[in-house]
Amino acid sequence: MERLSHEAAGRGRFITFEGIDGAGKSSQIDAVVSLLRAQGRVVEQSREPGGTALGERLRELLLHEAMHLETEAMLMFAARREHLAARIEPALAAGHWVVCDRFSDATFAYQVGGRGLARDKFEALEAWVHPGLQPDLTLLFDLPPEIAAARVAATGAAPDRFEREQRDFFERVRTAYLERARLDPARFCIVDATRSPASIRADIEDVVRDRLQP
Ligand SMILES: Nc1ncnc2c1ncn2[C@@H]1O[C@H](COP(=O)(O)OP(=O)(O)OP(=O)(O)O)[C@@H](O)[C@H]1O
Ligand SMILES: Cc1cn([C@H]2C[C@H](O)[C@@H](COP(=O)(O)O)O2)c(=O)[nH]c1=O
Repeated sequence: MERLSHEAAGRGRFITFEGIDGAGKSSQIDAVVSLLRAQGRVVEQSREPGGTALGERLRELLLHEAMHLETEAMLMFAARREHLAARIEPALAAGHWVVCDRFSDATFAYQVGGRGLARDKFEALEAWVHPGLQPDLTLLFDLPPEIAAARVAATGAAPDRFEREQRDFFERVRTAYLERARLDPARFCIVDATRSPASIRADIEDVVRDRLQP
């Protein structure tokens, strides 16, 4: 209870999970959320694109409809704007923690790195939609695209527009993620996602404890 009143007096923490499709993020997010809740935190769990009713409708379009690259980038940020206004900013202001599956690093990796969106256009959108706001901690699940692709194929689910991309696309996305992490080492933690789920879980619980506890 002492911890909750401390957070109610201040801003919450914002944790994001990133990585190429099939990296294993989603499998670990529930565990981190459960850990934080067990510690008495109030936690909002969400995802991008999505997280609001409108954002989920945009997600359907983004994952399944062919579109121009710049339309894709702007729709990612439109969904994000709604998500920030409706959920992320109010939660952080109330002292709650937000744990989100992807945020703007994904736009840098997929649209800039993967598809070739001009960096200045990405930077303009980022500065417009969330000036001065970045996650407190970003866990980047890093692994070779061929391992990730085998995991996605093994699920047997129909692949979406991004999951149907070829290996060279995911090589570029991975390289862009690693570049973004190099630019902000205080925020990023690179997780070796080739390891077993149990070993990854133990590591990320340590990182959350060490980097974000008051
Ligand atoms: N460490 C791991 N080792 C082996 N398989 C894993 C590991 N982590 C997750 N998987 C399996 O790989 C598949 C993809 O995992 P998951 O959905 O968590 O990835 P993701 O990063 O969230 O992918 P996406 O971004 O496409 O949703 C699942 O079938 C999951 O069970
Ligand atoms: C936020 C965001 C996402 N994407 C891509 C990355 C994934 O392929 C899908 C989201 O699905 P998942 O459940 O996380 O696998 O969207 C993107 O290209 N750009 C973005 O900004």
